[in-house]
Amino acid sequence: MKLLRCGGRLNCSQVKETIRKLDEPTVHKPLRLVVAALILREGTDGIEVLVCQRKPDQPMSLKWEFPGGKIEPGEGAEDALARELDEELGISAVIGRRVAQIRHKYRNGGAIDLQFFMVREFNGALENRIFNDIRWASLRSLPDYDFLAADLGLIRDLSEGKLL
Ligand SMILES: Nc1nc2c([nH]c(=O)n2[C@H]2C[C@H](O)[C@@H](COP(=O)(O)OP(=O)(O)OP(=O)(O)O)O2)c(=O)[nH]1
Repeated sequence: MKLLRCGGRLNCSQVKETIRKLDEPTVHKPLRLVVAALILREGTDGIEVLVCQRKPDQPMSLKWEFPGGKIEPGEGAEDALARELDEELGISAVIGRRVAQIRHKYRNGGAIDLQFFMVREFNGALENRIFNDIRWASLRSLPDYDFLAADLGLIRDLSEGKLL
């Protein structure tokens, strides 16, 4: 172990403080890998995207998000998203290109890595299986929805026509 001498750049109390901080247990929540879909269609007011509202009894209740969820161990991102879209909306989706990747730290200390993929084609009739509500929203109307914090940069870019 390297000895820290009080005559150097740190004084004795600073050294003690450093050691105390190193001794404190830090709680590390694992990074959650999440995938979500921008399901697009041509609407009367330009391109529309499917937005979904979380249930009242879920964490971050009634916030809006894009359909998707966590990648399971050993699963690829596209496969995970296809599985989630089948579970949540009953569709068999063709997963297109990845349009954004965002790292976000929520205030509870949990960090997520979010990847967004475009979906322009799917088979099956859309069915709301888990959400409070689902809606087709025009890109310019997206800022009117109360989205999860991690999504806000993407919402701004989409609504300003910067991404699609
Ligand atoms: N599906 C989706 N999740 C998002 C978005 N933005 C965002 O921060 N998330 C977060 C919310 C959740 O913490 C996590 C997705 O996890 P999940 O869908 O499997 O499960 P969950 O909401 O019940 O969340 P959790 O309590 O299990 O962490 O990613 C988004 O646009 N779509």
